[in-house]
This record gives sequence, structure tokens and C-alpha cells, in this order.
Amino acid sequence: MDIVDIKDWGLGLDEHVLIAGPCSAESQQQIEIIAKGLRGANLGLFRAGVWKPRTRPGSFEGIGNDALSWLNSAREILNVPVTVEVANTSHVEAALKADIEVLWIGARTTVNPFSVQEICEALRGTDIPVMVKNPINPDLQLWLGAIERLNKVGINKVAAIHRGFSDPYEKRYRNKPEWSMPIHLKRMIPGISVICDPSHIAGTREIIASVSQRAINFGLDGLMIETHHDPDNAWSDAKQQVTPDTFKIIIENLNFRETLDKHPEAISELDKFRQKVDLVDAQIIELLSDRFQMIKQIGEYKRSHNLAVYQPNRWQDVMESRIKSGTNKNMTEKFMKSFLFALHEESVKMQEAQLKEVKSASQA
Ligand SMILES: C=C(O[C@@H]1C=C(C(=O)O)C=C[C@H]1O)C(=O)O
Repeated sequence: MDIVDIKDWGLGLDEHVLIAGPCSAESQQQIEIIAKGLRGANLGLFRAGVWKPRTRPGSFEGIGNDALSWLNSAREILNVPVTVEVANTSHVEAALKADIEVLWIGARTTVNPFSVQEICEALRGTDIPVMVKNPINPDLQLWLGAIERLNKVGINKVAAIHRGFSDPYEKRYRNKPEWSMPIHLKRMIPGISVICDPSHIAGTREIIASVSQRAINFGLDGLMIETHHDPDNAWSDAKQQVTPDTFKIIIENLNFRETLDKHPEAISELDKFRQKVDLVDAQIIELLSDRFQMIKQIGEYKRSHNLAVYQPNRWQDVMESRIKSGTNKNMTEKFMKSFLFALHEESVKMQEAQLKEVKSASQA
């Protein structure tokens, strides 16, 4: 894929992109107050929602086209480009006409390839930068697909935004973060920046700072934080917006850890430890291979005695005893469980394949 580095979008963005502004543009005056409050915050982009996708009708659905011109004041006050969300062709046309510098596609749109394609067609022939939020469900292919569609119509100034995933069992977050997902996306699309939207992950302003720090720790490239001068009375997302002053405090307290390219001396120091890690990993792989050899022998026995692959009692014992050993060695129960689940799934698949092989051989 052809991706232009965010630093080369011609908008003066640096490697840690900071984006702030209200969930929704409510009035020209509101935009001005917030923009003035954000002076000195080292902002890269000012955001505001103009068309709001709401879960149920009757909630405030955004001011619409009229709000686009209000964003000129934010641009002038802060001397930064502005970004709005677009969800259909008419939004794109209005945003382009209003000279909005950057567009973003929301989670509820990324989820629908028809809508994404419609937006792409409206963008064909332009080179406006577009940020793509992850789809509501944790589907990496859908996220990737939206970015590919943009690329296919010639948009190569593309970034991604991690805003978390909908999960009905999740209590702590509004949208559960899945930190491995942006890491995966960055590996699949070299050069792409992934910005974190801690406001939509958190859902409440109290945990925005800690989510932001985690995003930085996981190597994300920037933050988009909803900012309002009077969050409690905001017309949308009141609980998750912070004041411009709080935004500045959150940013000042973040620890942007240094990347290794700026510290060549650290590479040789880390290499000493990494050689040992390499050795341990090689041993783990040898041991896993031994385990799978045994699983195959058990599979062979099960096949010849017509026994079921999945053995719940044995598996229960394995889980309990290994989780106990692991937690005694300071590994978390969560890690032990996901490791053991992966191991068991592979073992069962292997034995299933053994049964199939012999079945098809005897049918031939
Ligand atoms: C290996 C076996 O088959 C399955 C795989 C298991 C494992 O990976 O430890 C345990 C129980 C079974 O569900 C077995 O029956 O022992």
C-alpha cells in the first residue's frame, strides 16, 4: 500500500499528533471559546463533529453544513488545520467545499464497505488526508479494507484511529481497547500512523489520562481527545469530554517514551538481554514441539480406539494445575488462560486432522 507519512502531509504535523476539540460543534461562540482555551496546547489538528451518527433518533444529530464555516475561527485562533467526520457523499462534498483540511471516517461507517466505497468515490481525484477509525467490532480485515479502498481511489495520506471496540460484557470502558490490533495494523501497513481516541475508549473523563498513557506505551502515534469548555453541558458525549485546561494537564503529564532510533547506545545494551530471550524462545519452541508430538501420539491412540478428541475432565485438570503453576511464578491468570486456550485449540485441531486423514484414506 502507498502511504504518505503523517509528517509529510504538508500540515505541519509531527510524530506525536495531538487532536482536540468538541465532540460536536454547537455554536460559533462555543468553537471560539474552546479554540482560545487550547492555545499553547501544541495542537496538530482541531476537531469538531458537524454530522453526528447517534444511536437513536431524537438526540442532537449535529448542526450540519452551517457549522463548517465556524471552524474557520478555530483555524485562525490556533493556526492549525481542522478535521471533521464524514459519513456519506454529501458530507464529503460539503467538507471539501468548506476547505476542511482532514476528514475522518467514523467507526459506524468503517463497519460498512458500501458506505466506505461511497465516500471513496466522492474523494476520487482529491488528495485530502483521511483518518479511519476502527470498525465497532474488532475486525482487523474491515479496518484494513477501508484503508485499502481509500488507497485504490488515490488517497495515500491515510492514518488510522483506535477508538476501542463495542463489547456488551465490558464494564470498565465504553469501548474496549484492543492494543494488539493497532500494532498488527502498523505491521500490515508500514508507515501508517495510528492515533488513539481515549475519549471513546474511556466513556468517562476520569480514565482518559490513563488510557492515553497506555496508548503511548503501546507505540501509538497521537491522541484525539474530545474537549469542551463546559463538558457537563455539552450537547453530546458530556461524560467523556474534558476542558481545554484538563487537556493540557493530561498532555503535560504524559510520558512520551523515547524511540530506539534516537538512542543507538541502548540497542547494544538491550541486545545483551535479547540474546538470552532468543535462547529461551528457542527452548520454548523445542518444548512446544515435544508437546505436540505427544498430542499426536494421543491422537493416534484415540483414533484407533474410536475415542473423542475433546476430553473435558483432563482439560479441566490441565487448566487448573497450569494456571496454579503459572500464577505461582508471577504470571497473570489472564495470560495463562489465553496461552492455554491457544495451546488446547491447536491440540484439538491437530487430533481432528488426524481423524480426517485416516477417514479419507479408508474411504479411498
Ligand atoms: C491431548 C489430549 O487431547 C485434548 C488436548 C488436551 C491438551 O492439549 O492438553 C487435553 C485434553 C483434550 O481435550 C488428551 O486427551 O490428553
